[in-house]
Amino acid sequence: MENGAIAKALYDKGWCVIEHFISDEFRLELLQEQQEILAHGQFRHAGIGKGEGFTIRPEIRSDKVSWMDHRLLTPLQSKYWEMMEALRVAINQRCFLGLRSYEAHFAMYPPGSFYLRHLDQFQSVKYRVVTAILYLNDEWSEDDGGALRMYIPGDNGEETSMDIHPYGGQLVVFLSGEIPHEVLETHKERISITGWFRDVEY
Ligand SMILES: O=C(O)CCC(=O)C(=O)O
Ligand SMILES: [Fe+2]
Repeated sequence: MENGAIAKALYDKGWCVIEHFISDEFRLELLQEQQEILAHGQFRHAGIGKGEGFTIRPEIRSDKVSWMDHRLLTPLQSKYWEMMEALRVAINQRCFLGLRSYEAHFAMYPPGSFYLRHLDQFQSVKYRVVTAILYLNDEWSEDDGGALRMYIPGDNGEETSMDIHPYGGQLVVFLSGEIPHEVLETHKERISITGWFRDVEY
């Protein structure tokens, strides 16, 4: 799927799933790098909120994350960052969302972990406009749990839920302020890069 088609889907329905967004070779390289960072103890318990509102709440989310620093990217991270930059430009052309920057972290959900229903725009973080999640998992089956459950708002005020399994190489894009979602309990280590396009500069 081309970036233009992703932007169109986002404009038309607010979300989009893209299988094989990256090659399997690139996925494996990113996964390996993520596992090296993990082995060096550079993952932290993820929290919620921003600034003084930041708290670690394992009863709400129990993944671990490692933020990427846009000034200190590895060559592999730069390559992915550039893909996201191209997607950002395509989304702006179609959707006029005024996306100006991108932030991202590696995430690791150990077996038994989850992230309860939430919106990616919280009170103090209104600048996240579009969420883009890339899964890096080697093999995944529905029995492994860990689905991303999206709640799609309908015209009649009702919502329909949709489960996306975190297949390696797959990208999920959605409007951060409009699609509530959760990560169901995973039974296997679940690995991803979660990023947000923002309407503010770095
Ligand atoms: O990994 C996923 O599928 C979703 C993660 C998520 O919702 C988040 O980090 O805000
Ligand atoms: Fe989220």
